[in-house]
Amino acid sequence: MSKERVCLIGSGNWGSAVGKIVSENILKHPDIFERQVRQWVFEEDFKGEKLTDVINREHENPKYLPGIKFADNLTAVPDLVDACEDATVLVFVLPHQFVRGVCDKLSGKIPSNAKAISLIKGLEIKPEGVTLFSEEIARLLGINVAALSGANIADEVAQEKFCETTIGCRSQADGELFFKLFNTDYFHVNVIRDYVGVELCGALKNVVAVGAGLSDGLGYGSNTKAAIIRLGLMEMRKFGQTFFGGVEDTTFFESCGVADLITTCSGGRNRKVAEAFVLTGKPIDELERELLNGQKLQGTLTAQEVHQFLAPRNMTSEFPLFETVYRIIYKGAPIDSIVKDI
Ligand SMILES: NC(=O)c1ccc[n+]([C@@H]2O[C@H](COP(=O)([O-])OP(=O)(O)OC[C@H]3O[C@@H](n4cnc5c(N)ncnc54)[C@H](O)[C@@H]3O)[C@@H](O)[C@H]2O)c1
Ligand SMILES: O=P(O)(O)OC[C@H](O)CO
Repeated sequence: MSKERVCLIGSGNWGSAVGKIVSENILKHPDIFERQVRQWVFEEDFKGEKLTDVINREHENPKYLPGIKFADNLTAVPDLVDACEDATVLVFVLPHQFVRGVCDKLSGKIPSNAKAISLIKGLEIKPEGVTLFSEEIARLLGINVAALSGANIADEVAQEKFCETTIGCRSQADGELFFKLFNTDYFHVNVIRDYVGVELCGALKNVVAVGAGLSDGLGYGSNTKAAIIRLGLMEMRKFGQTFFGGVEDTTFFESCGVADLITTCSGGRNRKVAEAFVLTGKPIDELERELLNGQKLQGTLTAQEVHQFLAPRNMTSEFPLFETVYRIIYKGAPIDSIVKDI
């Protein structure tokens, strides 16, 4: 049987933490995986050198995950098509605003026997409809795509602090393969069939995290944040039930559900930047540049996309937390509407 060739598409904060897990796990399964794993890196300058050169010399991504080593079987590749050549397993782990451009470049270049998994936390929302990235990638590339999402702040995972994650996958064989690729003794994978629920949770929790950060900026305490988490969970469930039949309630009890809400509303980037938005009055994109060193926010953009999807359907009032986050960030609504209007 031929071995699986893995390519990681993305090399940010989570992409790098996943690079460590995957490069190490591949060495544990030489019967299943080709030793070498490629990682597509969006090339940039790092202290006068190409970031890919630094990664390949140091076995570390000092821009997005400093201080954490990959196994030496990971190779950073600046050209997307070269990175994916002959790959049979594609791991999509990049900010959701860049996925379409990547898929356009890969269209027609991926063999139909390849399989993919999306670690992206975001939705492809257009006025005419909402699509999961797993389904969008599957449609554009003609391959099966699973989803992975969980309570997984990248820095903590990379430091091997115990956590769980959820893989949603319809194929049992692919689920078993992805389990071997990702599971470790500090990163516990649970595979379920409800990939829709897994992905929806990962995307929508980012909007709730922005709400939690606004509350923190106002100086409200744990009770308020717990209320925002509870209301957010209800809206996530309602969004799934309304627009995607078949999302299972049990999925919200997985790591991708309530656990991710708790961690993202406590220690995530969306929370942090939203808090700074209240405390400084600076625009979100300026704070993103100042506070995140090239990392990308997902929650504010998703709040806007959710609004653009709900508004033409006259349904914004049915999702008051999502809508309030949108109005505060994009429409100058009073910050305290995060408690008054939800
Ligand atoms: N960081 C986390 O803790 C974490 C944990 C779980 C899931 N996620 C999710 O994983 C996904 C990827 O997040 P991340 O933390 O790896 O990324 P990140 O936020 O660190 O984003 C930076 C990455 O985007 C790349 N980039 C910048 N401009 C680009 C362009 N024009 N085209 C393509 N790439 C470009 C950068 O090179 C860099 O690799 C997101 O959906 C995120 O929500 C993140
Ligand atoms: O830092 P955030 O807010 O993008 O959240 C990171 C992860 O998604 C938490 O699981």
